[in-house]
Formats: sequence, structure tokens, C-alpha cells
Amino acid sequence: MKKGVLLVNLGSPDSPNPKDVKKYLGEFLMDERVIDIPYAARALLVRGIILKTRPKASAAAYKKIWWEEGSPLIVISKRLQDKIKKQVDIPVALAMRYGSMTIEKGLRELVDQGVDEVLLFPLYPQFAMATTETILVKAEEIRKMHFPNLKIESVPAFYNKSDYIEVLSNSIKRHLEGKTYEHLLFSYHGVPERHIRKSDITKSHCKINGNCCVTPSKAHEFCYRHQCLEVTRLVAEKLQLQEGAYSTSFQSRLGFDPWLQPYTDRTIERLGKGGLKNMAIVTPAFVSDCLETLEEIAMEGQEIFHEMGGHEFTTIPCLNDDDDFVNLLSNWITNWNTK
Ligand SMILES: C=CC1=C(C)c2cc3[nH]c(cc4nc(cc5[nH]c(cc1n2)c(C)c5CCC(=O)O)C(CCC(=O)O)=C4C)c(C)c3C=C
Ligand SMILES: [Fe+2]
Ligand SMILES: [Fe+2]
Repeated sequence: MKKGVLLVNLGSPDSPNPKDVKKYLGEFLMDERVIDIPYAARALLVRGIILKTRPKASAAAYKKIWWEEGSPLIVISKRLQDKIKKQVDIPVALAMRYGSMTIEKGLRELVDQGVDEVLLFPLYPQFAMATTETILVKAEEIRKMHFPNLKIESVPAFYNKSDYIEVLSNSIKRHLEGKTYEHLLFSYHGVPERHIRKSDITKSHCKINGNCCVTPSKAHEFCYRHQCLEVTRLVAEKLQLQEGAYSTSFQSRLGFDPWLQPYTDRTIERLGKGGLKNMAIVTPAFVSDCLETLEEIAMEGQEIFHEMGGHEFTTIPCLNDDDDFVNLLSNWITNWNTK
């Protein structure tokens, strides 16, 4: 059997123009694992309401962060792919769950190189229905339809792997060297609370309260909230952060349903109002810098903090194509290839 790897990230519009942003958001938000309501209601909400107004605002935000080479998320993912390619002996393709770099194209690229066994690698440290699960489901759909003889194995969420925690902790430490900060905020992309309950395989564990995510349970294999809290706990332990000098929050909520709390924007506001002068922020739900880190955190978050009287606001980049991260992923791939 010939093995190959398909890295999969979220995706971005083809350009920061409202037409392309609308097309991209239409595909993204019509995914039943992203907006998880019945089809008719989803179509009404997405096509009848969200796509009438949001593309213009989102396009303006994308314009602020767009690079000459393209969307930061795509450019960074390609750089990561290129560096991994140099370290492993098997073909490595890259796809996006939404947009033009489809999973079908990625699998075809591998199959055209003679690959018949694929390691599907969702580039998300934590499991979520709206990220990992939708990639697995889509890849299986495509396999059945176009490549029935292809074998696909997937990489599970790696949030608690000690080598990942080490690479993340070292990166945070390096980026904070010489910086003044009294508080480190771990900000993760949010999800509606309902998503957490839906992914609870025990159907009764996740109460989204102070306790469930720290009480051992097999539900945690698929609990995004638990996995985020664990990343914070493990990094804090590794970096010997003092209780009270760090906290966790959730960003990027959409709509009126309750999402995971506390919300990042309100947390920054509260920290600033409380007299905090210098803070740092890290975003471990994303492996590549993107709209949500470069605009929502580095620009909007900073503005909120300064409005509240804060001074230094240090944003720690995602792992991107950091050499230690490249080595980590390449090692995992090589171990899979040689097993
Ligand atoms: C119901 C809506 C959304 C859910 C659930 C959701 C989960 C989720 N998303 C990411 C990672 C990214 N999201 C990004 C952008 C983005 N996300 C949503 C909505 C939901 N995300 C929207 C509408 C957008 C588009 C931008 C906007 O209009 O604000 C991005 C950035 C993409 C880019 O091109 O840079 C990422 C990455 C995770 C990890 C996650 C659940 C854990
Ligand atoms: Fe998102
Ligand atoms: Fe929980």
C-alpha cells in the first residue's frame, strides 16, 4: 500500500471581496454541523438574513488582514505543508473544508500519485462538531462517492499530547520574552452550548457548569469545552503560571443562542476596567493565524483593552509554520508511516 497525508484546515474566501466572501460564508454556514438547525430554518437564517448583511462587514474585516499572497490562513497552511513535505517521505496534500481547495481535490491529488492509504489530518487541536467532525464526515462522503477503494485513517484531536503541549508552551514562552504582562488570556473559538450537548456521547455528562469538564468522563473525548480547558491547564502547569495570572475565554460568537462563556471581548473589557494595564493573549484553537486572530483579537481586542485604559496588549501568534510545530507534525506522520 502507498501512504499519503491530507492536511485539512477550515478555508477562506477566494478574495476579500463581498461576492467571494458571500459564496464562502454560504457554504460554511449551510453546513449542518456549523449551524445545526433543520435545513429549512438554516436556509432561511443563512440565506434570508445572515448573507444579506454579513458578507459586507466580513469582507471589510478580511480586507484589513489580507496579504499580497492571499488569505493568511491559506498562505500559512501552504507554508506548513511545504515544510512538512521536506521532512517526510510520503506525499502531503493540503485541503480546506470550505472554499475552492476542496477535500475532493486533495484526495484526488494523492490518488493521482498512487496513494491508496490516507492519513486525514484535521488541523485542530480540539475536537468540535463544527471542525473535526465535519471534515471526517465530508471526507467519508467523498471517499464513498469517488474513491471507494481508498483507505482513510484520521488523526484524533491532539489537545493533550505532551509533545504538543510542550511545543505550544515553548512558543508562548518565547513570544512573551521581554514583554510586560500581568495576565495571560487563553482565548478559544466559541461554539454554541448546544454543540457541546450534541457531542456528549454519554448524553448526560456535559452540564456546561463549573464541574463537568473537570470530572473524568468518556464524554471528554468529544467535549470541546473540556479539551480547551485542558490545554489551558496543561500549558499553565508547564509554564508554572500562578493562579489568577491566567484565564480562559471564548471568542467569535454569532447569533443569539448561548455560546461557551466567558466571552473574550467581555473578558478583555472586564480586565481593563479592573485596572489591568498589560495583558497577553494566546489563541490555541487555531493552528494558523486567520481573521479571528489577526482582526478580532489583534485589532478589535486591542482596541477594547486600550479603551478601558490598558497599555500593552501582546498577541501571541498561532503555531503557524514554526519549526518545532513542523517537526512535531512531521514526527507524527513518520510514526504513522512506519508503523
Ligand atoms: C455558527 C457559526 C460558527 C461556528 C460554530 C464556528 C466554529 C468554529 N470556527 C473555527 C475556526 C474559524 N472560524 C473562522 C471564521 C468564521 N467562523 C464563523 C462562524 C462559526 N464558527 C464565521 C461566520 C466566520 C467567518 C468570518 C466572520 O464573518 O466573522 C475562521 C477564520 C477563517 C479565515 O478565513 O481566516 C477560523 C479559523 C473553529 C476552530 C470553530 C469551533 C471550534
Ligand atoms: Fe468559526
Ligand atoms: Fe463538560
